[in-house]
Amino acid sequence: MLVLDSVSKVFPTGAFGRSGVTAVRDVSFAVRPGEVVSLIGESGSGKSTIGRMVLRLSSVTSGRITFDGADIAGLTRSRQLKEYHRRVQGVFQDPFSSYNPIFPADRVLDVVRRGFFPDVGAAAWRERVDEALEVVRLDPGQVRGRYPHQLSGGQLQRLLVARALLLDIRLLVADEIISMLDASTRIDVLNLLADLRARGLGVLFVTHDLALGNYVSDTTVILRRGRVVEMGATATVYADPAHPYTRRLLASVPRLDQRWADLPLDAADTRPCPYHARHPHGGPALLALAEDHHVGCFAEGDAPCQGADGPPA
Ligand SMILES: Nc1ncnc2c1ncn2[C@@H]1O[C@H](COP(=O)(O)OP(=O)(O)OP(=O)(O)O)[C@@H](O)[C@H]1O
Repeated sequence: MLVLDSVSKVFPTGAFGRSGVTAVRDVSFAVRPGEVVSLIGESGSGKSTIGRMVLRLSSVTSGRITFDGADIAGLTRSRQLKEYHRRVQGVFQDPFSSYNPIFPADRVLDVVRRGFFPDVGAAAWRERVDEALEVVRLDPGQVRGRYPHQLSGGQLQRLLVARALLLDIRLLVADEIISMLDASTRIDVLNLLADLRARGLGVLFVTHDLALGNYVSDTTVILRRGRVVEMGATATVYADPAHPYTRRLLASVPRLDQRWADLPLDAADTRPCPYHARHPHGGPALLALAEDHHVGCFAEGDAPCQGADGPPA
């Protein structure tokens, strides 16, 4: 369904855009129908930039993003883009910023009707809306005509997902969608994602939270400074992390049975890169450790690879 093939993004900076920030480097992965792929990395690792490129809110500098085989960079006419957004939608971190406080929150659903289904009659539309609200477990009576400040963050997020469902979407980009919610509403929204997956939707779940990624996703992509350092089946990556950065991230997740003073101060792994002879540093390809487990070079950023077994092949 969605395929990223060696995608990079450089933001021009400086006078006349002569220099640039490379936010995403040679990133390749896929999202299949009914699959939740989590994109995990620290702040600034390029997660949101990837989500924005998939949503066509930001252009790709090099590489290709295809949806059902078609390069989304080729969607230049507004009609083509509108069709794409019928299938691919995003929900973001701050639900309040998606609403205009002077209008009732369910106006976001009317906007879908006006923009995409002007020929659907009022009664039929109401039925569709009720169905979508039921899927996201919202009581129509509790949200109809209510203003954003009268609804909780979780209700507003679910309303945004209902809006996406009205469009018959096939891929949802969920960018930190629960990080502003309290613990009890978080689980509701997470369970909603599980429902969507069961309905065959693909989800690109952007998060910096490993525990969440483990909870919701089938596939995990670990990003560091714009580059994929490890990816694979979530169960494999979490049980048997191969890259020192992934291990460091996993070691830093707070655990209920540990207090902060018990945590190791430095979980850094300084082993030489065992893969570097097989994985030329800087190359876009990851090394396949197994069919569902890939790892990148241990070298950090643009530093030369400190391989144990001679220069890169
Ligand atoms: N419009 C822009 N112009 C210049 N640089 C940008 C722009 N947007 C993002 N960047 C840079 O690209 C890099 C990746 O940013 P991005 O927002 O994708 O990271 P992130 O992993 O989503 O971080 P966070 O979790 O903090 O949102 C950062 O170094 C950021 O400063």
